[in-house]
Amino acid sequence: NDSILKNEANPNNWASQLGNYAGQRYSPLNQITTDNVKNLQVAWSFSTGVLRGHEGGPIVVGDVMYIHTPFPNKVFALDLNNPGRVIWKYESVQDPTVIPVMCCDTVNRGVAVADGKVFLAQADNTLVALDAKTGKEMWKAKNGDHTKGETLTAAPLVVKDKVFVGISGGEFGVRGHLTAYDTNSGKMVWRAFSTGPDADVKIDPSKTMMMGKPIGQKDLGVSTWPGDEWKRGGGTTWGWYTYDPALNLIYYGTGNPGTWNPTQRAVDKDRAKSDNKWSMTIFARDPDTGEAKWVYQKTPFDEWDFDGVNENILADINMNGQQRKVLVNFDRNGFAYTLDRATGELLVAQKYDPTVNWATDVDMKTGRPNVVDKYSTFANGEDKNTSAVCPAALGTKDQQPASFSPDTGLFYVPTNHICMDYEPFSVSYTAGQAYVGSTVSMYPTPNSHGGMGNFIAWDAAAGKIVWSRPERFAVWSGALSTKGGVAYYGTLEGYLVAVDMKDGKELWRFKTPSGIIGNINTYTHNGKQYVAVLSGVGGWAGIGLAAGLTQEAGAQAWHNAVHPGHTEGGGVATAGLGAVGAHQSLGEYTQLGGVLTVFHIPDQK
Ligand SMILES: O=C(O)c1cc(C(=O)O)c2c(n1)C(=O)C(=O)c1cc(C(=O)O)[nH]c1-2
Repeated sequence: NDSILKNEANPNNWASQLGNYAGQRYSPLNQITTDNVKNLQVAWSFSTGVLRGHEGGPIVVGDVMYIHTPFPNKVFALDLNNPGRVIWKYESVQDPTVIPVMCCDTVNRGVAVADGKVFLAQADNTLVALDAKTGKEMWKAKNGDHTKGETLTAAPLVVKDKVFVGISGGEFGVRGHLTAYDTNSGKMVWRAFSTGPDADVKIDPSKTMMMGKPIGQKDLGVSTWPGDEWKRGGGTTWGWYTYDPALNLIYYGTGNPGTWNPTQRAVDKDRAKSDNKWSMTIFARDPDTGEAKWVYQKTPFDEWDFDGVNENILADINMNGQQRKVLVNFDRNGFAYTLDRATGELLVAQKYDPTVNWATDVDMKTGRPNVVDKYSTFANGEDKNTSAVCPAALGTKDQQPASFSPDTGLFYVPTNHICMDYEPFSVSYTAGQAYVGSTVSMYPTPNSHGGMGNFIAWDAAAGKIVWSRPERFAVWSGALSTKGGVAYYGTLEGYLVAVDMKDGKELWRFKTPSGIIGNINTYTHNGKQYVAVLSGVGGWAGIGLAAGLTQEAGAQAWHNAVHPGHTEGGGVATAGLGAVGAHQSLGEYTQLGGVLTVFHIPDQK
């Protein structure tokens, strides 16, 4: 889209949620440096008036900043010339019965701004285009039905004259898809499903590439499932989308296959026959037609809820003396993948947390993980209770987007160090009800370096951690790297932290009003650099506070609702699909509340 390309070429803006189409979350601004970042102070702040988890971040185009909130998905256009003055406010009316079918808090990962419009994907499946000047609705499209468990949390992506949205509901047996709408009219242009026949998935087995050659076999999106389980097959698309204008390809990943109980998704005792395609898959598609150019499935036959939706960062890096156009993905399953983004060829797959134990490695010929039987939750065709699987379902990294700096050639990655016990059980499908089929409890990784989170620098050519800093809780905020040599991330306690990109040394930290699960952004206004972040604890990691699940009674009620008819294993340890137990002490450090905080270095008097 020309307006996005123009906005992102000007470093004074923060043009899109991930900073640019490549998803790098890097800024060439360099007024704030490793030397002066210690002088950073609050310039202004703004309360959104909404509690619960604030993901995503502000967009800045020219003199206007756009921010959004979790349900009911308010949008504010704020005047940077009169900081915090509300130019317009959009507030939708949504059916609150959408809230109980949102798995992981009522989050929203932000708006897209293009062609004088602001695009918002509302929780209730409404995609709306607003006039960027006035906030008036221009058109609305309906992308799903929350009575079937479908919701929206992802930030839309605009490419040329199309806006792309995914779908959430992998915990409700939703069948995932990515859908393109016309930016001018809101009319659907194409929809590509994540499971089912090739025609629905927009795969041509004679052309779509997998591991360097055409897929060959037909309709794997059907034959790798028992019966018609693919219709409840998950593979939802609630993560981030990136785009390479030169290759004309969009990239995104699909989530967990249907129920978390693997046995119900098995066609055979042999797990290798039940890939549950195309869940857990990176897709490269032509944005004009939706056709899949290549695919790569990271976790065939998932047994742990390692959704494969994390951002695919596009970077040009040096590999063995050669510049290569790669795509780098830090998957929930604990492996970081480097692929050729034109062909989908797998170049590197290495653990980005050494405590990851469910697989020893990835076979570079087949692209498949070598699963360790002990940590499998499926044995001889049956459910198996398994303990001490690392990472937990929260993943080594979840939705919190990483950053790539072209200056250092390194990736800066917010991560989790949490393990789990996993007890699968049979569950029957009812539209609109949870289809989870597993009781999970999570806890800090044993023998870890200290905390449940880690902020790391990663070399994607070598597949190695360069440096690493522990944090008390999962690092659930998106990272930012800058030309000034400073990288930023937020913590669940609410600290905004600035570190030296060279060695990870802490240079500055500030306690914002609530836990940070938003993404740090930077921009220039009137020639001066600012750093901006949304606080507001929540998301899956903070679901205990966000949904009031930290007390025994609330936690038990949650268990009864999510696991109907399954009485075992309720209470705080397993509430919030296991996340509450791990983060039980979070309330000692922070409480709910959505606030934007903007920082600067005050002028010398
Ligand atoms: O399967 C799905 O459709 C789905 C949706 C979402 C979501 O939309 O937020 C999450 C997840 N799964 C999920 O597995 C997960 O770990 C998760 C974390 C978060 C968050 O915002 O903190 N959302 C989601």
